[in-house]
Amino acid sequence: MATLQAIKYNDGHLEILDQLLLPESCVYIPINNVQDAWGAIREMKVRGAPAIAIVGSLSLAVELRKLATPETKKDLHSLVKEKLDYLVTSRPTAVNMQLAAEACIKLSNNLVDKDSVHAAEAKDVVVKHLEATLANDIADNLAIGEHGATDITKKCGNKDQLRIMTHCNTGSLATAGYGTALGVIRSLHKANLLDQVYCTETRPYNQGSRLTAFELVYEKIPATLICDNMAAAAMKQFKIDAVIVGADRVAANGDTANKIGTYQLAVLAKSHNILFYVAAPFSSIDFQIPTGQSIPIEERPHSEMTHTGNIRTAAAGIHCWNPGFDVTPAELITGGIVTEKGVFKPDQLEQHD
Ligand SMILES: CSC[C@H]1O[C@H](OP(=O)(O)O)[C@H](O)[C@@H]1O
Repeated sequence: MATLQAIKYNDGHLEILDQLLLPESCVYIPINNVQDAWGAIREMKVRGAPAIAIVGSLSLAVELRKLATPETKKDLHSLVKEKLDYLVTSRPTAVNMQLAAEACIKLSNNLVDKDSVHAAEAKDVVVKHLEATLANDIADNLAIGEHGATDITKKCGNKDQLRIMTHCNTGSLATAGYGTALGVIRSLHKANLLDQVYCTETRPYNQGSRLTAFELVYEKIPATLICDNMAAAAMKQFKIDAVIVGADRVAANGDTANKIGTYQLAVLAKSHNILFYVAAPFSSIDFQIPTGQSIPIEERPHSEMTHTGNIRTAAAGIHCWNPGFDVTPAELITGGIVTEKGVFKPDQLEQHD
């Protein structure tokens, strides 16, 4: 069965599913340039660490394909760097856009020094590199799904009806397709090893109730929606076997920044002796920072807390604190970090980079 597509890209034409309108309506909007992408990412019309990097990268490919070839490769490199540096400012916590930008800027710079490559050819090489992000992410997610399903099944004593809790949205609406943590859940379901998914609402943007529940219902994967404050009771009542979440930025030691509320799920999982997994491609791992202390945490508008749509639900004048993410220390990630290369203990990541 086809899964929902957050991103549609074909031959220089880019559209995204406006996730602010889900689940009520599915509306695709065009992304014609880097500026459009920056705005859509900032407003969270598209969100999810991998999806942010993919939409950003593809928006530059769209621009470059329409652009007359720059005079020199130095001109091309300056333009590529300027556009990618701008895209990185759209949201601070997820590292994927930063790493994608660094890789593309390095490629463009290397081409400047290659005398055998002229400006038009260099532009084509850069465009193909940017366009490859889509297929690369899907391949990563399929591998994450298989590695994660195998590891959870093994560590849960080869139980064949697993109960999994997940947080936020890490599926086809956060990636190029299939998903990371939700990709593992899809793989368990495909192997008939899944009894039930318990997905949290994930206030205040409600990625869980609006997006993850939408994906799971769409694919008829057995799931139960719970409020965030029900997590501890659900772990006890339903004897959850494992919790699996995504990541926006994993530090070199395995500390992981993810949607706000992840840290408390990890603490609760520990106290209920439940395995806690993070699922993330290496494109979400920042080896340039040693621990989670250095991860910038985005503060989102207070209106996301005080209003539902245009309807005020919190007292006017109340002060708010609305961090979009929190950091789960590596020692609480007891199941491991599920990547496209395998499942690793948090302190094993660097040796597999
Ligand atoms: C596939 S990882 C998605 C990751 O991104 C989400 O954050 P946001 O919806 O604010 O972009 C959340 O942290 C997910 O785990």
